[in-house]
Amino acid sequence: MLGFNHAFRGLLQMFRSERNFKIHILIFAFVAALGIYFNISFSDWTSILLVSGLVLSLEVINSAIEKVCDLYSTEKSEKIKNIKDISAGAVLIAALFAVVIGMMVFFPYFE
Ligand SMILES: Nc1ncnc2c1ncn2[C@@H]1O[C@H](COP(=O)(O)OP(=O)(O)OP(=O)(O)O)[C@@H](O)[C@H]1O
Repeated sequence: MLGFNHAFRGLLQMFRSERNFKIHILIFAFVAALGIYFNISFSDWTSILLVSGLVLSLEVINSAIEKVCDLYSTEKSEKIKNIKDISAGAVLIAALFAVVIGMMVFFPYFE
């Protein structure tokens, strides 16, 4: 159970200090509220929860990579820029897929 404690502490730290993580949590809360409002199907919930979990966990990994970079050096560096940009790219890919899946799921409910 101690492992969970550390993990929850990490998430709390993410919530307190990472603006993007808070924004993604807010978007997830809004999408979940829409899902409840439209009473979306079980398979629609599966798609939404899977892609939301992917975006949120990649956001956490991205922040961890940024912190490792900053630990190594906070000086301006082309290599650190590349690492951070690539890591942010992973979040962007998941977020773009999340938008597409969100539209596919909710489009029929708006018709
Ligand atoms: N040491 C550095 N040298 C050069 N460029 C950097 C450096 N640190 C950050 N950057 C640039 O600034 C961007 C944002 O990095 P930062 O560590 O501030 O993350 P952030 O504010 O949490 O943003 P995000 O979560 O959107 O990546 C990086 O993607 C990179 O392009």
